[in-house]
Amino acid sequence: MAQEEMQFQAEVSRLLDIVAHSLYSEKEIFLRELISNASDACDRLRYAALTQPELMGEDGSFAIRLKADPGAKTLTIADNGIGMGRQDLIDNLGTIARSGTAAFVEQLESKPEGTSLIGQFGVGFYSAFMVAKQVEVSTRKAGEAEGWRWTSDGQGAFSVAEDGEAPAHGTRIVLHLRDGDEEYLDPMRIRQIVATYSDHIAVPVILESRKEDEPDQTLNAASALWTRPKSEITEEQYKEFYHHVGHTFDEPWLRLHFKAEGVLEYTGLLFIPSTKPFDLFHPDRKTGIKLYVKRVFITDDCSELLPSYLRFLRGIVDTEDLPLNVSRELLQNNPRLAKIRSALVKRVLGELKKKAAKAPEEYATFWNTFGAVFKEGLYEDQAQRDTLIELARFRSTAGEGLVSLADYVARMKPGQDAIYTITGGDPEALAKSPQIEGFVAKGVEVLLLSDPVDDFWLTAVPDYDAKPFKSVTRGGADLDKVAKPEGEEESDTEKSEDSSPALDALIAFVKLTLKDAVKDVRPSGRLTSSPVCLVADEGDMDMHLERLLKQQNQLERSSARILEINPDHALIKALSDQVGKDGAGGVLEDAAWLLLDQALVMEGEPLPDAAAFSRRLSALVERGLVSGG
Ligand SMILES: Nc1ncnc2c1ncn2[C@@H]1O[C@H](COP(=O)(O)OP(=O)(O)OP(=O)(O)O)[C@@H](O)[C@H]1O
Repeated sequence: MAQEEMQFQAEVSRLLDIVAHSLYSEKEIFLRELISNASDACDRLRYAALTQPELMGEDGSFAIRLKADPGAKTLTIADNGIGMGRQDLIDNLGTIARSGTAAFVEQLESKPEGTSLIGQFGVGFYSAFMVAKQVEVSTRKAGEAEGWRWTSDGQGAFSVAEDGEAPAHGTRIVLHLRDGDEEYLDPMRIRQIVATYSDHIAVPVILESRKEDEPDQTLNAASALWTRPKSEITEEQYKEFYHHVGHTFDEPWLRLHFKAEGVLEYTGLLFIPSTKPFDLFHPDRKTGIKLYVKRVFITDDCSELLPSYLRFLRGIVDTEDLPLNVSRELLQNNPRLAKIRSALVKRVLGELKKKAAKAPEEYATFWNTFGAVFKEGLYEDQAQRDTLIELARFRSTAGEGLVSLADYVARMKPGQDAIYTITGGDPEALAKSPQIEGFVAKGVEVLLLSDPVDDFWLTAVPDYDAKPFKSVTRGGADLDKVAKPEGEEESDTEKSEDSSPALDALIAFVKLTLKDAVKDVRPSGRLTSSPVCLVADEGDMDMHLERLLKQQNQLERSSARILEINPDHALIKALSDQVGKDGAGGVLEDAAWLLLDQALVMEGEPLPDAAAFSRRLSALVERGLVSGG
C-alpha cells in the first residue's frame, strides 16, 4: 500500500501545538510516557500469548530497548510487545480516545499556566514532540504479516505506509531530536531519567551500548514493584508507579500496599488520587484497577473487582488464586473474585475510617473530591451501608465545615426527632432557602445536600441511629416540639396564633384564586423572614428530586405544591387586612398570584406565565407609587 497522508483530529493538533511550544521544564517526562506505553504493550502481549503462544514468535522474554545515536541525533525506544495494526496506528496516534480530553485541552489553552499542567496530566505518546521535530513509529501487530510505519513532524498531519523493516512484533519509535535537546542522547542523562520515573516498570529497560566491547545495561530493577518488600520501595517509586498505572499525574492522597495470605492469596497496591479525574462521571469509564494473575496482566476493565462507588481508586491487584488463562467472561460471577472484592472494600473503608478519625482535615479534602461518588454506595452496597453512612460527611447550617451524622445527632435539640435535610443544586442557595428559616431560628441544624446523588440515597436510607431523615421542603415543619434556643423564651405575643379570622379569610381567598395551581394554602411554621414558600405534601415526592427526574425526562408532570404563608410577615398581615374590603378584590387577586410566583422564583423554578407576572407586578408597584405619592 502506498504512503497515505492523514490529518490529526482537531484536538490532537491543538494539543500538539501546545506541546511543541511549551517551555515545559520537565520535558524529560516524554521518556517516561513512551516507556510506560511500551510496558503496557508487553503486558498485553503476555496476556494474549497465554492462549496463543505462537504470537511470541522467536522471543522468549520481553524488553524495552533504548538506543541513542549522536551522529543521527536520534533516540530510539523499541519494545517487543503487542504492536499496532494499520487501523490501530490511525486510531491511537491520530486521535485522542480518552474521554474528557477535549476539556483538558481547553484547560491547557485557557490558562496561562496551562502548559505546566501537561506534566500533571500526561499527554502520553504526543509528549514525544516536546523533544522531537520528527517522529517515526515502525510497528507490527503480533500475529499479523504486514508492518506499518507512521511518521509525522507534529504539524497537523501524519503519514502511514507499509514497512517491511518493522520489528517481528512490537513497536520501534525513533525520535529525531530538536536542536538543543541533545542531552537526551547522553547515557548518564538517560539512566537518570529511567531511574527517576521508570524503575518500577516490570519489563527490563535496556540501554544499548555504543561500543562493541561494552555490554548493554539494564537501567531498572525490572521486577513488579508490588512484589518488592515495602522497606525497599521509596516514596518516589510508589508515586511513579501510581502515575504509570493510573495514567494520572497528581500526588496520591492515600496508598495501600498489602498482601493477603490464607484462603485467598493476593497482593494489592491501591491509591486514592488527590484530584478528581475528568471522566469520573463518564459512563464509559473503566474501573481503574488492573488485575494481574501471578504477575501477568489480565485486564484493566474488570468491573467485578471493585464496586463502582469506589471507581476513583487506582492501582493493581495480583492474585495467585485465579487460573492464568482466566477469560474475561470467566471473571464475571467468579466466587473467588467476589471474595477478593469484598475484602478489598473492607480494607479500603477501614483505611478511610482511620483517616477520618485521625486526620479529619485531610479526610475533608478527600470527601470534597470524591464524596459525591462515594455516596452512591449508600444505595448500591447494602452490606456496607452502616460503615458508609458513618464515613459520609455533609455541609450544614451549623457552619463552614463538614459534619458527620454522629456529630449531627449529638447536637440535636431537645424535642427534635428527625435529621433535617434540604437538597438542591447549590449549597449557597440552599443555605438561603425560605424553608429552613424557622429551623435556623430555632437552632435546629439542617443538612445542605447539593449532589444529585443525595436525592437518590435518601430514598434508600430511611434513618440513622433510629432518627428518620426528613426533608424540610416536604410535609409539616413540626417545629413546635423543639425547644427554643436557651435564653429565648417562647412568648405568646411574639408569634401570632396560626389562625386568626383575617388570616383564615386571606387563605381562603388565595385558595379560591389559585385553584389547581396549588394543592393547598396554609399558615407556615417554618418561615421567619420570607412571606411565602412552597413545600411538597407529606406523601409526595421531594421537590428537588422531582425537578431532577423531570430534567432527565423520567417524569412528565410535577405534582401541585402547598403554598405556605408566614402569618407574622408584614405583607401577609397587610393583605389579610384588605380581605373583604370594597374594591380590594383585584389587588388581592394579583397579590395571590404574585405570592405564588415569588415562591416559585425562590425555588429556582420557571414562572408558568412570565407576561402575567410582569403585568401584575407593574400594576401593584404603580398602585403603591400612586397611592403612596
Ligand atoms: N509502544 C506501543 N505499543 C503498542 N501500542 C501503543 C504503543 N504506544 C502507544 N500505543 C497505543 O496508542 C494509544 C495511545 O497512547 P497514548 O500514550 O497517547 O495514550 P494512553 O497510553 O492510552 O494514555 P496516556 O495518555 O495516559 O498515556 C495507547 O493506548 C496504545 O493503544
